[in-house]
Amino acid sequence: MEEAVVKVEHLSHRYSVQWAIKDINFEIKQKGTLGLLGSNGAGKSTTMNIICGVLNQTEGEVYINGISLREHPVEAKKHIGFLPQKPPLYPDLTVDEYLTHCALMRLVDKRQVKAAVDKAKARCGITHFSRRLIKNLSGGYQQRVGIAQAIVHNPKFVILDEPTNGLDPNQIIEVRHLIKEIAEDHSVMLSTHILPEVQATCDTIEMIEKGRVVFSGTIGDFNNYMEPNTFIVSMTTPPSIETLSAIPGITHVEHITDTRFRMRFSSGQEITKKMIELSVANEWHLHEIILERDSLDAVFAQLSGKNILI
Ligand SMILES: Nc1ncnc2c1ncn2[C@@H]1O[C@H](COP(=O)(O)OP(=O)(O)OP(=O)(O)O)[C@@H](O)[C@H]1O
Repeated sequence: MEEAVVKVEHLSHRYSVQWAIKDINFEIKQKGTLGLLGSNGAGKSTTMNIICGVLNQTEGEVYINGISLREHPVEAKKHIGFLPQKPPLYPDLTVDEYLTHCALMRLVDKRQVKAAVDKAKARCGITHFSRRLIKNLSGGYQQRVGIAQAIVHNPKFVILDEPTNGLDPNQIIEVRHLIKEIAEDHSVMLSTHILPEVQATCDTIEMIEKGRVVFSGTIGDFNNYMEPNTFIVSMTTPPSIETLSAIPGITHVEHITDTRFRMRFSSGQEITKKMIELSVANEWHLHEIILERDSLDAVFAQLSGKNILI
């Protein structure tokens, strides 16, 4: 079976008396991107800081490439690349000077440093800016340099904290594209509270709220988390809105046009079958019926609203 690059087991942390995270468990496989999703204060930074070895957990274990981060931090950290929310850039260094410094800090063999820097620059599309001072790069390119420092030592696992924060829409698209490319040969974890970010870049989601995992699964699972609870129906000769509202199981009906309605139902999808039968029996001439699913935002809001006491 494929060995997980990261294993998080029963991870809990309290800063003083209050638990910031409680019993977090997940694994990250060799390739692909896991999104750590949650609203502000959910516990994302605490989780990431522990996984990066910046913060010592109160309870639980983290294994990077099978190595316990608690027992062998230096060895485990060799496999981690980290882009914090504010990239640790030196604006007065050129891209080459900075990445060379990072490679040496990351214990890359001196003879391999140039090749490692060249590879990271090529991967992040910044080779043509090798001799440019970092302060003279745009925000998007500075972020690329930040990502390059996170992969310069070719770690198995790359952590990106809110990687598109503060970028303009074009830069966001470019950086998301870059993250997808990096995930082709590294396992990536990114933290965000932005749903489209997760949709655009991640394969799986761990959503935490008030320190606990409230959802764990693929993007598809997340999309399907909420059962549809409304449908849109079009009929050539519809009955009155009162007749539609009186159908058992229907809780609300609204007009979209004279012949098109949005109908909310309480439970079960048998209701669409019933609508079709009623239409045939009463000659409403139903010609379209579409189940509607709540948006991702609604799923997020529902999961965030989970009342978890710790
Ligand atoms: N150093 C600290 N001392 C005490 N409490 C803290 C500390 N850091 C975080 N917390 C608390 O722990 C909880 C989780 O915070 P954390 O920063 O991990 O959340 P987050 O999901 O990263 O939020 P954000 O997106 O706002 O950074 C919050 O209630 C926060 O107030």
